[in-house]
Amino acid sequence: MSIQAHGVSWSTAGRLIVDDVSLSITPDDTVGLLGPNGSGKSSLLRLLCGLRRASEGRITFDDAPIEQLTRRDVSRRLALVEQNATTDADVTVLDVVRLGRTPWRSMLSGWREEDSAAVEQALAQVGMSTRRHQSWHTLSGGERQRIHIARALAQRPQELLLDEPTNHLDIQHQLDILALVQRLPVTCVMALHDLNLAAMFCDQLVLLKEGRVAAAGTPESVLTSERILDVYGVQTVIERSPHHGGVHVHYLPRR
Ligand SMILES: Nc1ncnc2c1ncn2[C@@H]1O[C@H](COP(=O)(O)OP(=O)(O)OP(=O)(O)O)[C@@H](O)[C@H]1O
Repeated sequence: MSIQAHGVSWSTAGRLIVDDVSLSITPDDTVGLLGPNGSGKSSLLRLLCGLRRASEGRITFDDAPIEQLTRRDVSRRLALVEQNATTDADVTVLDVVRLGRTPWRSMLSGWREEDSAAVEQALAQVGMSTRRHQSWHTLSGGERQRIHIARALAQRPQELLLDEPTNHLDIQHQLDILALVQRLPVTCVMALHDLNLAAMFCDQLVLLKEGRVAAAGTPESVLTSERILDVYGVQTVIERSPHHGGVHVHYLPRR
């Protein structure tokens, strides 16, 4: 297994936010983390990458406890794209994407050919090669999101954690980014709100409710009408799409 959480809980300010979560992420799988606002998706992502320490339970990478890995080990294998990450510095697109190479550089090594190749490939993967010299502050919200993803891809991680990567993106770019993530030979865990996009692009889903895992498994097994009613309080009809063959959720208006 790539990343595993074993009975992980996290509390803050006297509140239990992540409650006894166990997960096993298979290498190269694309895993969607679903759940209502405040259900603990971002908190769990931060626990999985070691930015937060679990109050109980443990996180392992290839069976090694995360505490046994150095910060550099973790940053070489894992990239995180958080929601609304921003910077006040006066930087260009290229400066931001080049930051993705930081874990691979040392005090002694200069900028290498392979660093440039990784940056160029990442810019091309998100369709932003022509914007390399644009100032970060002048980018739109969706363009910033794509550059953050490029920064993570330039890192060439084994594991990619994305917190709502389709936020701010128009539908074409949502589809492009999710298709890219699905194609990449990396393990990906991403928090998503759109159940239909999650079903289309994820191998596995983990549905959180109040910090606990309400269901985990294939999109077909997780996305049932009963469960969506229980977790989101929304009436739905679930069908297999005649167009892409995956699960499709129809939302019914409240009566
Ligand atoms: N540092 C903190 N201090 C206090 N409360 C926190 C802290 N971090 C998270 N929380 C609370 O924990 C709960 C879960 O937050 P989290 O951001 O993990 O949810 P989420 O599922 O990612 O939500 P959303 O879909 O709205 O992004 C929320 O009620 C939030 O207010």
